[in-house]
Amino acid sequence: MSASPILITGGAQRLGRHCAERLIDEGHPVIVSYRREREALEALRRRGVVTLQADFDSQAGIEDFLERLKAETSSLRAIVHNASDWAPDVAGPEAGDNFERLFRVHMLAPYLINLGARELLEACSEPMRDIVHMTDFVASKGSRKHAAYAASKAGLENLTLSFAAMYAPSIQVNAIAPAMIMLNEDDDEAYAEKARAKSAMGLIPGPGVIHQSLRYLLDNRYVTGITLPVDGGRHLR
Ligand SMILES: NC(=O)C1=CN([C@@H]2O[C@H](COP(=O)(O)OP(=O)(O)OC[C@H]3O[C@@H](n4cnc5c(N)ncnc54)[C@H](OP(=O)(O)O)[C@@H]3O)[C@@H](O)[C@H]2O)C=CC1
Ligand SMILES: Nc1nc2c(c(=O)[nH]1)N=C([C@H](O)[C@@H](O)CO)CN2
Repeated sequence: MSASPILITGGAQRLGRHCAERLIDEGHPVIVSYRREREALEALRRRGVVTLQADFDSQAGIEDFLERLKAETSSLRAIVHNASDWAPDVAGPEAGDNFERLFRVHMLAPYLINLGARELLEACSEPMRDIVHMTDFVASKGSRKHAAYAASKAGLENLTLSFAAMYAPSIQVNAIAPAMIMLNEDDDEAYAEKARAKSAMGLIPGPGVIHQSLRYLLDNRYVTGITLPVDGGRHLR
């Protein structure tokens, strides 16, 4: 019986892509969702990753993705809800649209996909099945400039508790709450210095620590309903 694939949403770049590549190295079949085509997807396809286009900005887009996912596979070993938009708050008439869009990508998409893909996880013949929500340290702290983003991640963190209770014991549901893991292209050294100083560990670790955390959750059959902080001790500063 061939292994069931692991779905990573937003897996075309950065943390999601890194985890997809590591999971392929570890022998898992992988499906990634992406919004925009790019060269990195060709590299993933050459390694056998199945790529499905998805735009979670609308409920219709989420439901369309779910239908194409069900047409692609009859089972799933795990779902990693990684797709995310780190959009800052906007002032004026766009504020509400921005909030609603972040609610859709960070809460509605995981909610509808968890409900709609439950049958795929239950069909997995392997001993363990997992859902992992990528949240954020700021879900527990708030953010002056990303209040809508932080609130939507807090909602995703709460969905972890509900789905863990609903889906036990056959499916484990957990979250990973990173702080600064990797810089963005336009971040300069001054920004990096400030970012490093925010955590007790004083470093920007790169995506390997997220793969390690995902590996821990995938391999542990006695952990569900938790949020695993991966933040270098941000809460200690
Ligand atoms: N990087 C970090 O330091 C931190 C990351 N995190 C969390 O970890 C996860 C991974 O972070 P990172 O790799 O930086 O994420 P990215 O910012 O690179 O986003 C990942 C992917 O999400 C996709 N995406 C964004 N909006 C939508 C949408 N509306 N519909 C479908 N796909 C969408 C993008 O697709 P496309 O590019 O094709 O448009 C993008 O490739 C995220 O959930 C993030 O919030 C939390 C704290 C720190
Ligand atoms: N979808 C994303 N979410 C977040 C990102 C990102 O690049 N994409 N980056 C961060 C920052 O690293 C932040 O943790 C710095 O304090 C947060 N979320």
